[in-house]
Amino acid sequence: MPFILTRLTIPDLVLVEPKVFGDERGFFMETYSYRDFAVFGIRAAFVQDNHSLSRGPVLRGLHYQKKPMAQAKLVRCIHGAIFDVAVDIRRGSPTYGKWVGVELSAENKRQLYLPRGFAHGFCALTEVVEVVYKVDNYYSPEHDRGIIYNDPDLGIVWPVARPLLSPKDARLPRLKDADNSFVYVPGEEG
Ligand SMILES: Cc1cn([C@H]2C[C@H](O)[C@@H](COP(=O)(O)OP(=O)(O)O[C@H]3O[C@@H](C)C(=O)[C@@H](O)[C@H]3O)O2)c(=O)[nH]c1=O
Repeated sequence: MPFILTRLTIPDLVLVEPKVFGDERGFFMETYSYRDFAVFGIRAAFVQDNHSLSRGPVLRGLHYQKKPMAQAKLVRCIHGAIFDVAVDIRRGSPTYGKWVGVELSAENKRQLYLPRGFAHGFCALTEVVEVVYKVDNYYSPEHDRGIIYNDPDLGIVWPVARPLLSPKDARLPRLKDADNSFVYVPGEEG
């Protein structure tokens, strides 16, 4: 198994730690394998890969696409380091409104998997960060929604005091006012 997969305090969130093969040339690692993730119950059919670069104390999020264009995501940081956050926004979930934050970096090579029904965001921990992530549904601006990063009902402890936000992200609503129709179904993703 080329990965160690670990369920987090919200068990639908999975930390992915690769097996890294280092040699005199550098290293090799697998970053995703449908077969090995499926053994763990992750059967997201990824259809799009994204890559963003952020300069300065940037915070992107918290984002999700509403149904029927919801997206599971597999996120990693290939330059610098980020604090990556997932928030459970599935109504009726035992962990509704709860969040998990993990540090993902080019150095630790960790990835975070989040199923549909979670809002996602990250802030930069280094001057320049590059983040790549797989998604299991295509981008749809009409379904693009979000929640304000500092919603007091979420209480996310971000490691940056005054983050740089896009104008769109600065105007996002709180979870209680968000356009969100995700419903928790035990044993089902998204
Ligand atoms: C997300 C996305 C954006 N775009 C375009 C739209 C816009 O002109 C430009 C920048 O878009 P945004 O400001 O939404 O980019 P960004 O703030 O980086 O949005 C991303 O944030 C992280 C936290 C996520 O989880 C992603 O799913 C996505 O929402 O890129 C695409 O063409 N395809 C895409 O899949």
